[in-house]
Amino acid sequence: MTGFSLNDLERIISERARSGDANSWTARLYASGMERAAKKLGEEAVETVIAAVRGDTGELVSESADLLYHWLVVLTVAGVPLSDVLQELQRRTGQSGIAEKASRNQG
Ligand SMILES: N=c1c2ncn([C@@H]3O[C@H](COP(=O)(O)OP(=O)(O)OP(=O)(O)O)[C@@H](O)[C@H]3O)c2ncn1[C@@H]1O[C@H](COP(=O)(O)O)[C@@H](O)[C@H]1O
Repeated sequence: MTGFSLNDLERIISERARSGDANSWTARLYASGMERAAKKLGEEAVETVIAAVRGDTGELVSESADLLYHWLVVLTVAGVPLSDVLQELQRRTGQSGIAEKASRNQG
């Protein structure tokens, strides 16, 4: 169990992206723009899929971390806060609750 959250990572990315630090991967990726950031996200998604299909759980953890990091970089480049995505997920939870009730009533 860890107290580290995606909110923490979003804050780190936001700070590093605007740091202008030449040694920062985040700053360099942010400066290179959406096309490059989105390409990296796609690569990490494919690498995560390969690890999952191979059943390599160690690699799956590592690639999932890369995937979530690059996904948050893409959100940052797009100017979309993580909270917007979490709100959408929360909205869907409410909707699925309604859908479940409807299907129970039909059954
Ligand atoms: N979580 C990450 C993280 N995950 C992956 N990466 C970097 O993502 C890069 C891409 O991984 P690849 O294996 O595809 O790398 P590559 O082959 O060197 O890249 P390409 O040549 O293919 O473009 C690597 O350089 C990794 O270090 C990350 N870089 C940073 N973070 C977080 O961001 C913080 C700030 O990092 P800096 O911006 O580097 O200071 C760190 O403390 C971490 O919390």
